[in-house]
Amino acid sequence: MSSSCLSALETEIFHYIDAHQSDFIENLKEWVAVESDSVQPDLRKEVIQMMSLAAARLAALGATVNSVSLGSQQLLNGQHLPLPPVILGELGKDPQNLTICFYGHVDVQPAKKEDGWKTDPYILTEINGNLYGRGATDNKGPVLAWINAVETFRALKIAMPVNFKFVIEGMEEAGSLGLEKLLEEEKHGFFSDVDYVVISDNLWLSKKKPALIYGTRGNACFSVEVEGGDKDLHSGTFGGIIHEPLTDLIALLDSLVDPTGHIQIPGIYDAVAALTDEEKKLHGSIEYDVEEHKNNSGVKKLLYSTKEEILLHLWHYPSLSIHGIEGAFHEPGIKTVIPAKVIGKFSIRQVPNMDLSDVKQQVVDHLENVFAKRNSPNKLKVSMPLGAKPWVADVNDPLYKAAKKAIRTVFGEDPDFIRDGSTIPIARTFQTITQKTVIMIPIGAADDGEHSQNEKISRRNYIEGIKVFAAFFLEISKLRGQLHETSKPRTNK
Ligand SMILES: NCCCC(=O)N[C@@H](Cc1c[nH]cn1)C(=O)O
Ligand SMILES: [Zn+2]
Ligand SMILES: [Zn+2]
Repeated sequence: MSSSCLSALETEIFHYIDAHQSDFIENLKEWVAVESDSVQPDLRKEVIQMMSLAAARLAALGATVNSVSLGSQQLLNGQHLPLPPVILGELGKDPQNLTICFYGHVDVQPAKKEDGWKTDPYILTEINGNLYGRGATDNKGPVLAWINAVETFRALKIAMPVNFKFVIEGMEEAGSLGLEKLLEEEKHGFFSDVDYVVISDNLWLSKKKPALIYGTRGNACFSVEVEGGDKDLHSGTFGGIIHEPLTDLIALLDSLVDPTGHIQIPGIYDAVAALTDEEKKLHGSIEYDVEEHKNNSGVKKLLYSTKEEILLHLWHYPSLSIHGIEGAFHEPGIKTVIPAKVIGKFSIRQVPNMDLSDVKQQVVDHLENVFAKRNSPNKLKVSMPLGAKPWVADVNDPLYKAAKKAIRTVFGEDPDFIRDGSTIPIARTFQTITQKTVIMIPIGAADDGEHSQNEKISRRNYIEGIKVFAAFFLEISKLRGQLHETSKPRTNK
């Protein structure tokens, strides 16, 4: 954006951010250096250390920091492992200001150099304008970008335009254990005066065009267990004379989805919300390169070829994916065994207005019907160990207008309004608990490679992301007065 379109305040703030790029990158380097992998139990100490670093950073801003202990988790082997605390931070309590709550996580997915990284995943390394390192985009970079934006106001001695609350966790990559319960307990405490919730834990849909996210799909994860006798059997001695559990399971899994991706479970599409005219309009203007997305996937052909079909199937229709089979022989070589018990894992990404308990019932009824037709004496058990609901916000809420304006101020163009086909289960929880609008403001680009080898955030996205957040605070401060009639979340079913 040309500097003549900026206010004097924005100019001063952006100048400070540009001048302190090296400090901001150094902050990220320190955070990336901590192997805060929440998935591997033997790295739990590092996650806890990372939580202390984040707490110290917020305290240095002048925030009140409460590191809430969540006790411990019990692993499958019976071992108890301490859970990292959740940070509830607060900065500013001016009754004239609106209060924005920022959620982020500082744990990361596992990463090892030998997985195929070009650089050490825990040494932030800049190559051609990209900052490579585990957590650079998911989610240490965006969390620090938000903190650095707040820090800029403090350093320049500019009055804080909003009150801040922070929820920072260290178990997101391992299912956010204990977080939902804590949020519920704090409904009338910490969250009682929150006006808006901001999450920055996703990516743009393109490499260059900024985006705002107003919806995510939910996810219903299923286990389907088929059990025969009490031990594995020799296929020479028993093959041909018994009903094999794995054969039953494969038939069950095969009945779920057809080769066109259509889910075969009766009734599953009944409640799917029709696409609105507003959503059709939003899709039309989105910058999305089908070829690039296909290339990113590494497959030769997608199920759909147009942008419109792909966006519908990623955001507005449910999808069913089969993830694996526990108990099946999967190593290289030959093993002529008939496994006694196998457990299939699949999940259904649901969309508004699908009801989780209806989905569960439809899945159970369908699998029991298919199984009954096989006349198998084996035992069938279906369960849904995880059910996260979809989340959708109202793009006409002033919060979205404020974020759009901030993006235009920094990037000189309007963002695309997009959804995310994956799930951030806690977004829906924040919306339900606060009864306020939630927004996702991603700062990373489509090719950042979250969860993958060579994860990165570009220097540009990181630094301009700090500016977007700073500009957003100023826009939010302009909403004072008009908020209380308007901040109502869209009703999610
Ligand atoms: N772009 C943000 C993605 C965050 C993410 O990967 N979320 C997981 C959460 C989940 C859902 N079901 C089980 N875990 C996801 O798979 O969508
Ligand atoms: Zn994340
Ligand atoms: Zn992640």
